[in-house]
Amino acid sequence: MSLPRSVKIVEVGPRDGLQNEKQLVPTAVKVELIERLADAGLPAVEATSFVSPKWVPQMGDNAEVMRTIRRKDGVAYPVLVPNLKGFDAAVEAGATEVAIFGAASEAFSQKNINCSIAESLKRFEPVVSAALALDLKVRGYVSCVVGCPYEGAVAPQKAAEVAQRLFEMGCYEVSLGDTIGVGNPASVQRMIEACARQVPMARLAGHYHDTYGMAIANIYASLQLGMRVFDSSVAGLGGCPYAAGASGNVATEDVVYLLNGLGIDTGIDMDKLLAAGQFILQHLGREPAAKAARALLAKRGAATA
Ligand SMILES: CC(C)(COP(=O)([O-])OP(=O)([O-])OC[C@H]1O[C@@H](n2cnc3c(N)ncnc32)[C@H](O)[C@@H]1OP(=O)([O-])[O-])[C@@H](O)C(=O)NCCC(=O)NCCSC(=O)C[C@@](C)(O)CC(=O)[O-]
Repeated sequence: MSLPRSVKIVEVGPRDGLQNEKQLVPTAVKVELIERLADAGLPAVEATSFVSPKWVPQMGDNAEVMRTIRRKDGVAYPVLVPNLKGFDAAVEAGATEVAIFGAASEAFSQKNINCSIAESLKRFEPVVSAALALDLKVRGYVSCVVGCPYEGAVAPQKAAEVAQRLFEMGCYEVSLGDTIGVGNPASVQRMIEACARQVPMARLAGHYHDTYGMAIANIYASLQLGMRVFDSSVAGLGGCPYAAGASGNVATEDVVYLLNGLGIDTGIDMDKLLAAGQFILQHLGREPAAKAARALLAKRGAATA
C-alpha cells in the first residue's frame, strides 16, 4: 500500500505523559505545555483525565486545567472519563470531547478501572449516550492490545472484540494501545488486521509505548496497513500507573521526524515542538527520551556554539 500524504497526530503528553509523575506538576505548567503543543500545530491535545484523584493524584487539577487553557480554533482537547461522574465533571469544566478507556485484558481492566471488561463496557454506554446527546465527540481506547503486564500475550481477536464494541457504541475513533510496548511490527500488524475486520481502518488509531524501542517501527508497519492516526507524547513522557514496567509513549518529535522523512504532512512545526519538549523537561529536570529531539537539539547547540 502506498503511504498517505498526511497523518494526524494526537498529542497525549499532558495526560498520558504526566499522569505517572510522582511530583505534582503545577497547573500553570500543564496549561502552558498544552498551549505550546497546540501552537506547534498539534490538531488534538489530550489535556487531562477526570478520573478519581485517589487513583491518579496528578490529574486532580483537571477542572482547573480545562478552565484555564486558551483554546486554539480547530484544535481538539479530549479528556479521559471512566464513568458518568467523570463525564459530568468534564462537561462542567468545558470539555467538548471525551475519551473512554477499556482494555483487551481482564487483569489490566481490573487494575486500571476496578472492573471487568464487560462491566466497563456497560459503564461506558451511558457515558457515550450522554456525550452524543450533547453533541460531544467520543474517542475510545483499548489498552493491552498485544500484551498485558499481568496476563502476557493478548490475542488479536480480544483487542478486535473490544474495539468493535467501542465503535458500535458510538466512538468516532478507537485508539489501539500497546500499553507496555511489547509489540513488534509483526504482532502489531496481526492485531491491526484483526481490528480492521471489525472497525474501518479510517477509524482506528495507533497508540504505542516505546518500552522496547519498537514504537517507531510499529508506526511504520501500521502506516503500511493504511493507518492514518497516531498518538504520541512530547519528549516521550509517560507510562501508565497500572502497567508496571511501561515506559513512555512514542515521542512526538520522533514521529514527526519519521513522517517528515517519508514526505508525510503533519502540520507540526518541529521547532515549536522541540521548544515545548524543552519546556516540560526543564520543569521535570530531565533529558529528552526522544532520539530526534536529542539529535536536533545537539545539532543546534553545535551550530550556535
Ligand atoms: C474508574 C475508577 C473511578 C473506579 O474506581 P472505584 O474505586 O471502583 O470507584 P467507585 O465508583 O467505587 O468510587 C470510589 C470513589 O471514587 C470517586 N470517583 C469515582 N469516579 C470518579 C471520577 N470519575 N472522578 C472523581 N472521583 C471519582 C467516588 O466518588 C468515590 O469517592 P469516595 O466516596 O471514596 O470519596 C478508578 O478506578 C479510576 O479513577 N481509575 C482511573 C485509572 C487511570 O486513570 N488510569 C490511567 C489512564 S488509562 C491509560 O493510561 C491507558 C491509555 C488510555 O493511555 C492507553 C494505553 O496506553 O493503553
